[in-house]
Amino acid sequence: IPKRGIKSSKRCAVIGGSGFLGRHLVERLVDRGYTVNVFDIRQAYELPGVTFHQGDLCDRQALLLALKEVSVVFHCASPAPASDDRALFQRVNIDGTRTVIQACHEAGVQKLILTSSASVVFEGTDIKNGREDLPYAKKPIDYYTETKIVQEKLVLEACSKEKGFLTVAIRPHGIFGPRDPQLVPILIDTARRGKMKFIIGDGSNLVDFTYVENVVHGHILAAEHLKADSPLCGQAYHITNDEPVRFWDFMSQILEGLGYSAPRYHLPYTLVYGIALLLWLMALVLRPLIRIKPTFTPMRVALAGTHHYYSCARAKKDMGYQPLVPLREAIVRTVESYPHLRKGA
Ligand SMILES: NC(=O)C1=CN([C@@H]2O[C@H](COP(=O)(O)OP(=O)(O)OC[C@H]3O[C@@H](n4cnc5c(N)ncnc54)[C@H](O)[C@@H]3O)[C@@H](O)[C@H]2O)C=CC1
Ligand SMILES: CC(C)=CCC[C@@H](C)[C@H]1CC[C@H]2C3=C(CC[C@]12C)[C@@]1(C)CCC(=O)C[C@@H]1CC3
Repeated sequence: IPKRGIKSSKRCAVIGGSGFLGRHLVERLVDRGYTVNVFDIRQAYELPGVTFHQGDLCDRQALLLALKEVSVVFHCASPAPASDDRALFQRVNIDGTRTVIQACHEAGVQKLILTSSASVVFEGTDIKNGREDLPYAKKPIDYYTETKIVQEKLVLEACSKEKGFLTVAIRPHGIFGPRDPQLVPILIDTARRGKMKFIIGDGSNLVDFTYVENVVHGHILAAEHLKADSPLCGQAYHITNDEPVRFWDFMSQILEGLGYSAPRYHLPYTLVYGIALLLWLMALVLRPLIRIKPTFTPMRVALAGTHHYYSCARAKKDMGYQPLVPLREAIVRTVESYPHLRKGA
């Protein structure tokens, strides 16, 4: 029988706690006096006050061990979007999330905070100051996003005040910061291969990039404000830096900060998108013979060439969210954290 109510509200589990966001979240939770169980397929570090449970979130029995005596669960595990593996996304993000919900019920967990994504409403066309009531994308930009949509619906629909199980989804966008394995490494790799010379479109498109510590702050606020009588129950919240920036200015600041030249020449958006689509189709046709991973996928071109920024008014109103680290400072801290990616290093 689940024992709700007698557990410490500061005992939590972070599923995906070895990852980029997960580890920053774990570190902050420990600073705030939480006792943390990390559940992940890999153990990436050790930290006093943190107990590691290595396992696959699709394995309910393994999860149950990590959720014992836990009252709050943060679920921020996912296969990397670049893995491009449909079966894996379905298994982990959809079937696995069902298993997480079931295990939470069995273990008597009171709150589940899901890391979703603002991209669940993005279809590759402009979004300006988008609010959470935008409809889910009918044509998501990739299979990863398609499974993030189903995952978010599953978690929000599981919210039940009657059962004493409360859920909320955090939708970050473009997370960056120290130890990020994606944004800065992909950017620098592209520059080192001499492919960062062109700006797609006129370069005026605004995008949200969110410093990892602000994303963590949003998760912890959500957990601490999630109560049966609060408006957070079963809701999604955008968490961004609340400072939309030109996509190409942001990329240029990171590039120049690490000693590389910023892109200067413009290419028409439709031309680049068309080429990316063609390359993607060729890769699909050739897949049985050879596996090609193009840098310029239609999804990446859409991310680089359209407006997509989101309002966090709901998070400000319902949980008092304000970004802790402004964008300028966040970029400085990020650049300083990658000395090994500096030009010539
Ligand atoms: N990085 C970004 O810009 C954004 C990320 N998100 C979401 O934030 C969350 C965290 O992302 P990141 O930290 O960037 O990713 P990450 O790849 O660094 O971390 C994900 C973690 O999940 C673990 N994991 C994967 N499959 C698992 C399984 N079957 N069982 C247990 N653990 C498993 C991995 O080992 C890894 O440690 C994800 O849900 C992602 O969809 C949302 C919006 C933007
Ligand atoms: C805003 C947002 C959702 C960012 C998520 C991270 C990645 C999707 C980006 C990180 C580096 C970006 C990048 C490109 C596309 C989007 C990223 C992969 C390009 C491939 C776009 C086309 C180019 O000219 C090169 C870019 C390199 C960096």
